[in-house]
Amino acid sequence: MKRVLVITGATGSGKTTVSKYLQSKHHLPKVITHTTRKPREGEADGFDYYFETHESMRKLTLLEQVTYDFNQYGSSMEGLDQAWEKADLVTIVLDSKGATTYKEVLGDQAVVIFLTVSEPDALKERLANRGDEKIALIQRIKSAEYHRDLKIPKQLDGQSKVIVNDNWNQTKQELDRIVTELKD
Ligand SMILES: Nc1nc2c(ncn2[C@@H]2O[C@H](COP(=O)(O)OP(=O)(O)O)[C@@H](O)[C@H]2O)c(=O)[nH]1
Ligand SMILES: Nc1ncnc2c1ncn2[C@@H]1O[C@H](COP(=O)(O)OP(=O)(O)O)[C@@H](O)[C@H]1O
Repeated sequence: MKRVLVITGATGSGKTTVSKYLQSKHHLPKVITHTTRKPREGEADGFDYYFETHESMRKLTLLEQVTYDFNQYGSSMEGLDQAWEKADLVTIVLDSKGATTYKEVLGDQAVVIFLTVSEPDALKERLANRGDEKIALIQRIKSAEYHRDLKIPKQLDGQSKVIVNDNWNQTKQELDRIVTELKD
């Protein structure tokens, strides 16, 4: 069965780190999504995201689309199919609203991993260490979406694999276990 590992959680919880690990260690292709957010230093178009204008975003046919911290993000069925052409198990990084939509639309084909940390204040520190611009960081932490994604949505509770990403070595072991289970 073709499946997609949906990585979700608050900003700073480790979604990108987990997605990169799954790509490098387990060779899981990543579904590239679209955003109107400006690229951060080191991010590349067509690799981290397809960076769009509001106008180009409007022309896309998307499976789901959200506003997160005043920017638009969206993913297409075409993107998912392209990744599935490469492998039966692929990953996508989504906010919790998108993760809920994927679970609703794809059912058992969507396996959701909800990332959290035991001390939410640690996230601010991680974002500062990541090198986020101070103003962008303050705005992000104030956003309703950031606060919403600190907690698992009701619809995903009991339907997701929750990883408390306090310790990276432990997280890697949990990820290895999940991938092995899904590939068996
Ligand atoms: N629903 C949805 N969320 C997305 C999509 N692409 C990215 N996101 C989420 O949008 C949020 C903001 O992403 P980003 O600005 O890269 O910030 P980050 O969380 O700090 O990496 C994160 O929760 C991403 O997982 C998408 O296509 N659909
Ligand atoms: N378990 C961990 N312990 C400490 N720092 C971590 C851990 N996991 C990720 N990080 C760091 O936290 C920052 C935010 O992680 P990132 O993957 O970019 O989060 P997200 O994509 O969810 O916003 C990055 O600098 C990353 O290296």
